Amino acid sequence: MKQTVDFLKMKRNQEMITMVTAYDAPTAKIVEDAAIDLILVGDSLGMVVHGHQGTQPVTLDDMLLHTKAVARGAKQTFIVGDLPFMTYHRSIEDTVTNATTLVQTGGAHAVKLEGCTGLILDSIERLTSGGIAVMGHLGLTPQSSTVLGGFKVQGRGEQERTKLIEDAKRIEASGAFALVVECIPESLTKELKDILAIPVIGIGAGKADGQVLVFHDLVGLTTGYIPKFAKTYANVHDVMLQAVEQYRDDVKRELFPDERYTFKDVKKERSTSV
Ligand SMILES: Nc1nc(=O)c2c([nH]1)NC[C@@H]1CN(c3ccc(C(=O)N[C@@H](CCC(=O)O)C(=O)O)cc3)CN21
Ligand SMILES: CC(C)C(=O)C(=O)O
Ligand SMILES: [Mg+2]
Repeated sequence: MKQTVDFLKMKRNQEMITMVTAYDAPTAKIVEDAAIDLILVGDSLGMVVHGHQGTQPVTLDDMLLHTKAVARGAKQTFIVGDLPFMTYHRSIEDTVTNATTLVQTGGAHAVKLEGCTGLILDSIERLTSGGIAVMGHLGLTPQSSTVLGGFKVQGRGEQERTKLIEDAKRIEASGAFALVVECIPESLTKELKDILAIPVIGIGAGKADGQVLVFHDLVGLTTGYIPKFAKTYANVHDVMLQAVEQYRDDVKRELFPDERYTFKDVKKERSTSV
C-alpha cells in the first residue's frame, strides 16, 4: 500500500496522483483493481447514494458504516475518509474523537476536512501529532454551500485568490499531507501546486499534482445533476437498466428460472457453480 510519503515523492517526480471515491465494498474493489492511488470515502455519498441535495445531512455514523464497507473491499489501498458536516467545528477534543472513530473503527488511513479556520489548523496539528494523517480541502467546500451561495466556482477575485493561497500555506504548515482544491480556476491551481510541497489534488480545478473524481460520475451511474467538470468514461446506468429489463422480460415470459437455475428433488451434479 502507498503511504503519505509516497504521495510526496510522486509530486516531486511529477507522477500524477489518482483518487476516486468509493462508498461500498464492491466499488472499492473496482477502484483498487484499477490501481488508483487513493480511495476517498467522500461525504458526497449523501448526494450520490442517499439522494440528499447536499452533504450537510451526512452524519459520522453514515461515514463510519460506508468507510467500514470500503475498507473490507479494498485492503491494499490508502483510504481517506471525509469528516462530515459539523464534526470538526466544536472543539479539538471533539474533532480528535471523531477522526479517531473513522480511523480506528472505520478503517480509514487518513481524514479529510474542509476549510481553514483557526480551530481546523489546530486540529490538523493535533491529529497529525497523534498519528492521524490529514488531507485539506479548499475552494468549493460543499459542506458550506449554503454560506457560499451554492456549488459555485471559487477563488476568482483577487482577494479570494490571495486568501486561498494563504489558507493553503497554513494547511501545509499545520501538517496536512495533501490538499484537495475544488472548482477553482486552473491558474490558481498552478500557483498553489508551485508554492506547496504537498500534493494538490484537483476536482474541477484543471491540471494539478493529481485528480479526484466521484465514482458514480466516472462510470455514468449518477442520477440527477452531474457537475460540468466530471468526465463520464462509461454508461453503467444503461448496462444495469438493460440487465434488469431483461430479467423482468424473462420472468414475465416464464423463461426464467429454467432448468439451470432450478433445484430438483434429487441432487444432481452440475457443472456450473450457480
Ligand atoms: N455526483 C457528485 N459529483 C461531485 O463531484 C460532487 C457531488 N456529487 N456532491 C458533493 C460535491 C458537490 N460538488 C459539486 C456539485 C455541483 C457543482 C456545480 O454545479 N458546478 C457548476 C459550476 C457553477 C459555476 O459556474 O460557478 C457546474 O455547472 O458544474 C460543482 C461541484 C462536487 N461534489
Ligand atoms: C468531491 C470530493 C473531493 C469530496 O469531497 C467528496 O466526494 O465528498
Ligand atoms: Mg467531501
